[in-house]
Amino acid sequence: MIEVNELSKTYGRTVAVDRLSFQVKPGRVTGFLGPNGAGKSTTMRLILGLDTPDSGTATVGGLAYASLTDPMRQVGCLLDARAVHGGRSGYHHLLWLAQSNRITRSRVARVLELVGLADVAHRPARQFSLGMAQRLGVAAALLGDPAVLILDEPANGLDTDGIRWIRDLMRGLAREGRTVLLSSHLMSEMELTADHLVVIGQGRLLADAPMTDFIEVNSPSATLIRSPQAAILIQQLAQAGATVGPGVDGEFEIRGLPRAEIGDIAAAHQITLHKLSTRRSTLEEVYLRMTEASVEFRGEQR
Ligand SMILES: Nc1ncnc2c1ncn2[C@@H]1O[C@H](COP(=O)(O)OP(=O)(O)OP(=O)(O)O)[C@@H](O)[C@H]1O
Repeated sequence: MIEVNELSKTYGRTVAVDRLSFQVKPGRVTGFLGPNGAGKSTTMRLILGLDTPDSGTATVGGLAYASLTDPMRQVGCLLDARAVHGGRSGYHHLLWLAQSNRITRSRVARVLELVGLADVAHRPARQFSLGMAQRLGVAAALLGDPAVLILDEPANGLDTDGIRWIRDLMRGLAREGRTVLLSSHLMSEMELTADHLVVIGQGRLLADAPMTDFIEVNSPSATLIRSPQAAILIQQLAQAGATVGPGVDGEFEIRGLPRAEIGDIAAAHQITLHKLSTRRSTLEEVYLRMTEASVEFRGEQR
């Protein structure tokens, strides 16, 4: 488990992380979200002992990273896929990491297979595309077969197949009981990958909740209806306490009544329904609304 407790970090006048507390539990993928500059990478660096907090603590399995006796076997991380010596091959990059951590050559071969780089492992890393570099970074994170994984934007630069691969890999690692902390700006992908979310803005915690609760609590689902007798139905639904709003293509969006009850009311009044379906908000919709106030860099709106 990763525990972040009242963690703060300031660079000059920039408050990067501000009294941040959360836990990352084993057996699930925890998505770490926040707009550009929110403090995600800083938090990850603080957890990994690559920077010193002004106050607060970050521990892995109850210990500060610097106190871990065998860090590569306990925590795997990917912070910057390009942080590889360009003249060194993928294989040799992993080999020196392995040898300096008493990890076998066969494990190097295994992780290269796992990330799909076995055939190109002897090419110099400078010839690697961003997607290949990301795969190499994931291989390095997995080298010590660690129980905890911390990955900053691992899907960055991956093609469609690669994105799906990383999703399956992360979910599989969590299923094995590992602790997986993952940042990404790809909301649709995060929605498919993460079980739990930690959302930050301007260094502060905005949300710490299971994915389904995060979406449902922040934007309760609505029911979409379409009916040739919409006017009568809407009247009945309003009387039953529903809020009715317009939808697209002659549909109406109903809130405040469960879907089954809407169906029952229609049936009770012999109203024909051509559509009765639940409309859930997407993670992207809820996330954008929640982080609106903490977005630092904004392009022109068209
Ligand atoms: N080494 C540093 N020196 C000075 N300022 C820094 C340093 N590292 C981060 N910052 C600042 O701290 C804030 C948080 O940055 P951080 O990289 O942690 O955000 P992030 O959420 O990872 O953003 P992104 O999504 O763009 O990667 C930013 O304002 C950034 O400019």
